[in-house]
Amino acid sequence: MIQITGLTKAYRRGRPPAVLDLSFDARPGMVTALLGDEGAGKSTALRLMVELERGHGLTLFDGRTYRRIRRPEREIGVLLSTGRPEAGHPGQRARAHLRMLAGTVGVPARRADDLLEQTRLAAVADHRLGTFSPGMHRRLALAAALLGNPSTLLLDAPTEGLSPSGEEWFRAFLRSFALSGGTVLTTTRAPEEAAGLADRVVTLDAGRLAADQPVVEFRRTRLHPEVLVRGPQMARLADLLTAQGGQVRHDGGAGLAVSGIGRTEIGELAYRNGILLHELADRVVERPVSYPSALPSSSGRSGQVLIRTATDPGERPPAGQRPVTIGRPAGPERPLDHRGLQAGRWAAAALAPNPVAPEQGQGQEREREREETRGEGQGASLPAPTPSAPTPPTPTPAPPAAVVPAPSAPAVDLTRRTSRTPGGASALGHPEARGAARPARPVAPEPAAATMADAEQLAANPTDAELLTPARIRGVGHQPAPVRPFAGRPWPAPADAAELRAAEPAESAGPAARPRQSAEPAESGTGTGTGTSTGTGTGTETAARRAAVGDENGSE
Ligand SMILES: Nc1ncnc2c1ncn2[C@@H]1O[C@H](COP(=O)(O)OP(=O)(O)OP(=O)(O)O)[C@@H](O)[C@H]1O
Repeated sequence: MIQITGLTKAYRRGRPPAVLDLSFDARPGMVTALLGDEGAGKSTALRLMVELERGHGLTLFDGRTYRRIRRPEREIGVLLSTGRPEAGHPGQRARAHLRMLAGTVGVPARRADDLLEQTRLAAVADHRLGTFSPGMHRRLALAAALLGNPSTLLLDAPTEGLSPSGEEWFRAFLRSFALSGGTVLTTTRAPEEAAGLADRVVTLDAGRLAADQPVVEFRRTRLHPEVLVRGPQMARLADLLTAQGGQVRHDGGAGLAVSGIGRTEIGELAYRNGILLHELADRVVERPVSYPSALPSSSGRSGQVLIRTATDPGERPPAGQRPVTIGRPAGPERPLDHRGLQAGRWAAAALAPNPVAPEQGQGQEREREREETRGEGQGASLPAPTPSAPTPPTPTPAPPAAVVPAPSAPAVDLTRRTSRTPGGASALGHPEARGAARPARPVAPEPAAATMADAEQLAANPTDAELLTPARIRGVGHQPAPVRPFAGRPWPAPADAAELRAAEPAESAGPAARPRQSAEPAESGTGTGTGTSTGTGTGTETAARRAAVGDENGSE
């Protein structure tokens, strides 16, 4: 699994960055294509991932940065585009070259011979590299990347120089590599190639993430089939085709690009009207990305960000996860920056209605009412929930009396670190947050569910939105978890905790747990249970919670 978060690289001050806030995932068992025109930033992104380039952002390979991997050549096969086709010294023979590399990787020389077979270079294994074609060099470079038997491949323009049969072989090879559970991230400039190679297509446009789509969606929304026709009488043919309902546009000198009418029909029409054709061929062209629709619906973000839908005081996080509550009191709105937009999209995707969540409908109902209340009572200018997320009908709607006017911005909870974020996520580094004296955990008692409105608030609030960028996200990937609403069992309130314990069968409570029940009020802050590092309560309440968790886990 490769998790790329917020990669950014600017080569020169005052010039547009080569890569800007690029985030996506490449998952195991899948081929992910990074698609972009020349200069879109694909190679730069790959170099940033393997830390050959200095920049911002974070790339994790199965939870570790490249530098942290002890033997990266055994885990990650890297094929970078150097601008030169040669894979080695022109005077060296392919077999000797690969055996030498096998020695540096620490695998037996036999492996080099196997890979020469696999990459269909066995017949030329004893030829000097100076006699190799660009395609052969590329295959040899791929063999070198595979020497350590890696589970992840990072390939920059691997098909450059390959013949059509070489491309076919390469496609089959990548497919089998992914099928065996490997992770592949490959770059390409050709949309058709991306569609043929990949399961997921991430489009880069001038260094930015333009779209992140499953290949089926990519084909449907971005690839446009048309027929290319060439000949000396194209003006006449264009009139005939338009009369038949086709869309026609000029394509170069004597060429027409036709859509809406098939190749066979065009050929027949030309034949019936005595029009000579020099070329008649199907082709696929790329449609420009329609911002921002390609992003939220299909973001490939992994589930590193766990967003809670409620922050009831009695709620506790799932075992082993430590939540960080982000959010800050509503303040003056700021203009969106790119980070805000990006983070907002992620949050929107993560907060989209989840049919699995049982209280989703009621949560949205409450949220809408809460928004109304806020709008009336505080004049806040949060956008209304979008019509794209309709509330499912609920047989027993939540009573209005349950609605509590929100005193501050809704809380979105990221299950990450807590120990260094006593003032909520805004304390993670924003200059304003650092300067402001904030009470600890200002949003902990927030009662309502987070919804699309929260996401939009997040997007409109760069202070919070910045928190989702890599420089501030530490430990991403160490606790992989799918994006899902918080579904932990409510943390019993102090009063309920005693009842809960009383109701528990005697054998379910650990022997060491029972003495704590009586000691609860006196032992403030001494309990340690899984997931208790949030420390949102104080004094007796905290002790009671910790005792309750300790009892449940039987850990004390
Ligand atoms: N070493 C460098 N110094 C300055 N600018 C650079 C450097 N390397 C790349 N760039 C610039 O960064 C941008 C992205 O380049 P990059 O090579 O990453 O694009 P690419 O998508 O890989 O293109 P291609 O498909 O042609 O390989 C380009 O504008 C390029 O000019």
